[in-house]
Amino acid sequence: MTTTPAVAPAPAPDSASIEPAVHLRGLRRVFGTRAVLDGVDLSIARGEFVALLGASGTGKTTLLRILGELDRADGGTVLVPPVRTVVFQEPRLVPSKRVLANVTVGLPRGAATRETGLRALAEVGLDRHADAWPVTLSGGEAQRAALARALVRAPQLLLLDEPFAALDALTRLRMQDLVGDLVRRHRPAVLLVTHDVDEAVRLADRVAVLRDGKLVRDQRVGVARPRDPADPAFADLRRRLLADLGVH
Ligand SMILES: Nc1ncnc2c1ncn2[C@@H]1O[C@H](COP(=O)(O)OP(=O)(O)OP(=O)(O)O)[C@@H](O)[C@H]1O
Repeated sequence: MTTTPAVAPAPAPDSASIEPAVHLRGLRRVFGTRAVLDGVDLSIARGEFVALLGASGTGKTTLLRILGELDRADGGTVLVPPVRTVVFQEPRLVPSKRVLANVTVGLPRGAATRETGLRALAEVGLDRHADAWPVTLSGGEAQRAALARALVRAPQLLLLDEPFAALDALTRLRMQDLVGDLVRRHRPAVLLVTHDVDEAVRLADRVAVLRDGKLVRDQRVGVARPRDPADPAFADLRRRLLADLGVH
C-alpha cells in the first residue's frame, strides 16, 4: 500500500459544495504490530460537519492528527486542504502572552491582524478579555480563546479533538451552541472527535463510528434543527450509535 500525501485545491471560503475538502482512502496507521487504522475511507465536503465517535483507544485522535499533519499515515491516500487548525481538549494558551496575542500568535504583526484578532474574540464573547492573561480566564473562556485562535486563520478544515470534554455540563452546552453558530457562519469543513453521542447528533451533518480500525458507520444525521434530544429521530439515532459503541 502506498501513502500519497497531497494537498487539495483551496476551497472558496464561504461556500459548501460536493467537492471534498477531505478525502481519505484506505488510510492505515500502524503502531508496533497493531494497525490502529486499517483501511479508513472518509470524505468531508467543504462546509460539512462530521463527528467521529469510537470507544477509547480506537484511533480517533490518530485519525485527526493525520488530517492535521501532526502524524503520518503508513498507507492509503490522504487529501487535505492547505489551511487546517486544531482545537484540543485543553486550550494550550501561551501563559506569557495576553489573550489577543495568543489568538494572533504566528500571524504578521500590525493593525490589520489586531483588528482580525479582536473580531474573532468578539465572536466568542471575549473582546473584553483581549488584554487579560490566560491564567485569569475560566476553563470555558480559555477554550473560547482557543476557538478564536483556530478561527482567526480562516481554516478550510477545522479539527476539534474533544474540545468540550474538560468543561462542566452547562458550559459544554453553551460551547456546543457557540461552535454550531460559528461553523454555520464560517463554513469550514469540520471533524469533531468526541465520546459524547448526544454532542455528535446535536452538531454534526454526518456521524461516523470507528471500530477495529475501520468506519463501521458513516451516516447523515436526519434530525431536524434545532435538534432536540426528545425528538424520536434523535433518540433513535442515539440508540443505534450507542449500540455501535457496545452500549445497549
Ligand atoms: N505515537 C504512538 N505510539 C504508539 N502507540 C500509539 C501512539 N499514538 C497512539 N497510539 C495508540 O494507538 C491507539 C489509538 O490511540 P488514539 O489516541 O488515536 O485513540 P482514541 O480513539 O483517540 O482514544 P481516546 O478516546 O481514549 O482519546 C491507542 O492504543 C494508543 O495507545
